Amino acid sequence: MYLVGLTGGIGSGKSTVARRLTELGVPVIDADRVAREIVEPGEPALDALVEHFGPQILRDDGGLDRSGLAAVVFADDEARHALDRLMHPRIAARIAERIAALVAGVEGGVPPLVVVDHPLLIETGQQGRFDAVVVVVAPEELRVRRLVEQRGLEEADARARIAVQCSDADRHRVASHVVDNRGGVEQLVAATDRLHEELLADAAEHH
Ligand SMILES: CC(C)(COP(=O)(O)OP(=O)(O)OC[C@H]1O[C@@H](n2cnc3c(N)ncnc32)[C@H](O)[C@@H]1O)[C@@H](O)C(=O)NCCC(=O)NCCS
Ligand SMILES: Nc1ncnc2c1ncn2[C@@H]1O[C@H](COP(=O)(O)OP(=O)(O)OP(=O)(O)O)[C@@H](O)[C@H]1O
Repeated sequence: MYLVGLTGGIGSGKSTVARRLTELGVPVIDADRVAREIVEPGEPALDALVEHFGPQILRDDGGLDRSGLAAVVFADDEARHALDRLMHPRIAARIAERIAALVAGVEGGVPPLVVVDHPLLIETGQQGRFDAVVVVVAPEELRVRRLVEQRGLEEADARARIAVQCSDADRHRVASHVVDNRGGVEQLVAATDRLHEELLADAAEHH
């Protein structure tokens, strides 16, 4: 099995690439989704967050107030580092479990490729764990525009998140494959189809 890390800054188009790879039959583990699962009510990570940040991070129904916590952590480095220390080891452990299950063939045979879609793959120093690192890049202003117009993010929130992530120059430095998402979605999908072929060829060679 060939393990591929997929990363890119917020709004780069990473999730769109991941969705296409899923359509092509590649198992994709989504770190953002894992990060949500581990803070569901009753999960130990949510208790750890409440212990650190206080009960005001909970909504009336007991769920995590995500936008409230985002407003705190993207304006305060120390608070964000605390969140990252609580969350990142747990996210990594859950992803490792998923990879182990795929390697064990729980989905009916070991797949040739497994992709981990992780926005902070480089920031968390995990690039060395992967056979290939795919980076999706797009100019910052374009990313901000897409996030505001299509995802409904506040511009200030988009910029605050970009400011605490690494730069595309950092990402280029560790990339084995770069997907440029300056064009339209159709171009991105076509680039992903080519990427899929390349990764399958790399995986066959790796064997
Ligand atoms: C702060 C939280 C509650 C905000 O939730 P919200 O629903 O608004 O955003 P969501 O989780 O969908 O993340 C959207 C994007 O924000 C960026 N982002 C999220 N957390 C961080 C972080 N700690 N540092 C830098 N960027 C981040 C990523 O690009 C991510 O794709 C949430 O992002 C969180 O729990 N973050 C800590 C865990 C984490 O690092 N997740 C991202 C990597 S798996
Ligand atoms: N080439 C493109 N042209 C126009 N819109 C695009 C393009 N690529 C992606 N988008 C849109 O831009 C937004 C951000 O893309 P996407 O969700 O794939 O980014 P992401 O890198 O996964 O962000 P996040 O880090 O938040 O998960 C989405 O609304 C998506 O539909």
